[in-house]
Amino acid sequence: MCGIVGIVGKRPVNQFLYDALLVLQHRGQDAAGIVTSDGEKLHMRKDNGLTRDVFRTRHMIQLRGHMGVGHVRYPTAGASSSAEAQPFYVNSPYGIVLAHNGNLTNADELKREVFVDDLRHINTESDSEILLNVFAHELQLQNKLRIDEQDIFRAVEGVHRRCRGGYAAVAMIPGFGIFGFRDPHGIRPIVYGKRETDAGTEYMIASESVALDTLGFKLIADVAPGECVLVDANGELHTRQCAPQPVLSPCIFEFVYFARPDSIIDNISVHKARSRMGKKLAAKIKRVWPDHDIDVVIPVPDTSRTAALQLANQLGVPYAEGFIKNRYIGRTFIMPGQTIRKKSVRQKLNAIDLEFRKKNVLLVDDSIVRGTTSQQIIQMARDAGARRVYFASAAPPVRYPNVYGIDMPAASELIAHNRTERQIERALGTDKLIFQDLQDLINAVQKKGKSLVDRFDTSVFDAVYVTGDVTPDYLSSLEQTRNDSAKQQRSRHNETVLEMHNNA
Ligand SMILES: O=P(O)(O)OC[C@H]1O[C@H](OP(=O)(O)OP(=O)(O)O)[C@H](O)[C@@H]1O
Ligand SMILES: NC(=O)CC[C@H](N)C(=O)O
Ligand SMILES: [Mg+2]
Repeated sequence: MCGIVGIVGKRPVNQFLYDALLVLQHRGQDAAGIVTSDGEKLHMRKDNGLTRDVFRTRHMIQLRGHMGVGHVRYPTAGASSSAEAQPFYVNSPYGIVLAHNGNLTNADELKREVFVDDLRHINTESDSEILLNVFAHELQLQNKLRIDEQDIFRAVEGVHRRCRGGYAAVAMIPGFGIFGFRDPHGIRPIVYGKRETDAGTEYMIASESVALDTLGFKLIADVAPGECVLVDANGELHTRQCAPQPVLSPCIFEFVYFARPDSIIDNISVHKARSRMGKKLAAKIKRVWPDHDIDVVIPVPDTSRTAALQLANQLGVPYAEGFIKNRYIGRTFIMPGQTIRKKSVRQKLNAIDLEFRKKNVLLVDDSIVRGTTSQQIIQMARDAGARRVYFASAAPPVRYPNVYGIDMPAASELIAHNRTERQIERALGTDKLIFQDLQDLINAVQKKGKSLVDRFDTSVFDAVYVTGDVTPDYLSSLEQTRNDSAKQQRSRHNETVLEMHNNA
């Protein structure tokens, strides 16, 4: 996952972009970048690292201008090299800067096309650079010296015709404006909002509404699937549907894990969705295990807290915070390799023994993916003196790769792949394991009767990929090129590639 943001302001936007990236940090911890436009020149700073480490005062003062775009990265293509940090830039036509969240499923084909037909060079392994060049080519086809919003909309139509997969993007053309667009399935989230100031209205486009809230912007709407939302340099807002048959089918894993609970995605409160997951899971426990002997419900911080609290309430069992999270360690699931992920769980979580001693504990997590967290946490609960250790997951078993922007490319790395629930239970070393049913998860997120969403992308649970183009061949080549050891090898050969001037 990645976090994206774009702002058109009435004053310098560098600090606002930085602040927005800070609240989107949970979507990507590998690299951060900002490009601003002062009407004449672009200014860029991007590098590997967290937002607070990438931008020093000397960079901030150079990020001049009243509009800009920012990105925090969690790679799903290419390598973790700083050359693949975003935003990306291409100088023709007009100069375009783009920040992308998602993953293109036809990136290889597009890369060939972009070279052979469009005569464009792609300098990295990132699919986002391809997306930018496809857009640039489609805009170039308009063949105009001065463009207007209709030209941008037509170019986005071209992107939708050519690109497959998940893409929410924010782009900027210096002196012209910023615009955000979302793939025709609306797989990745993207919202926009406005803020009134004495000097006039300012606009923000961002991955999650939490970025709007914390900067004092009011949510206007989600960018609809296929839609493009454009704010020109005068601060005028223009929107248009650019896809012939958009079908909203957002990624359900955003609600399970990725998004912040205080965000609202496609009109659904993530917090409420997670509470309902807890409720449904409690109902399942009552159904399949009416004579349970759970003494206490303990969440695995952070993300599972909301669901676990509700689950405990519904079961009528005490809730206790038995694991303390080190606030200086980030999210382990989105760390780049298994060694660091494993090590970080122990650095991140520590047990308070007295909450476990001689008790039958039910540990609750939002999901079990590679099993890195659950395996260690179950052992920690035993070491802390628990009599029995049960485990419940607010999501069903994750059995299939994600191809739309979550870095789960290899089925063989997923603990639930090719395993029954009982086999997973044994592999994790728990006394009992309970998973949410998929239909319950869907109902929990959908908020019956009121939702705009008829369908979610649930591919990691059922291998049904909403874009309909994901073949076994694609999945096996993805597994080969992006499994953990392939990624490690690639990062050892991390070459320096040509970049736009970086404010070092
Ligand atoms: O089975 P795994 O491969 O371990 O993945 C699942 C775990 O990873 C995530 O936690 P993470 O530490 O990333 O973030 P959090 O603090 O938001 O819970 C998620 O919440 C689960 O705890
Ligand atoms: N997680 C994402 O959204 C990744 C964006 C893009 N595919 C990259 O690898 O940089
Ligand atoms: Mg977690």
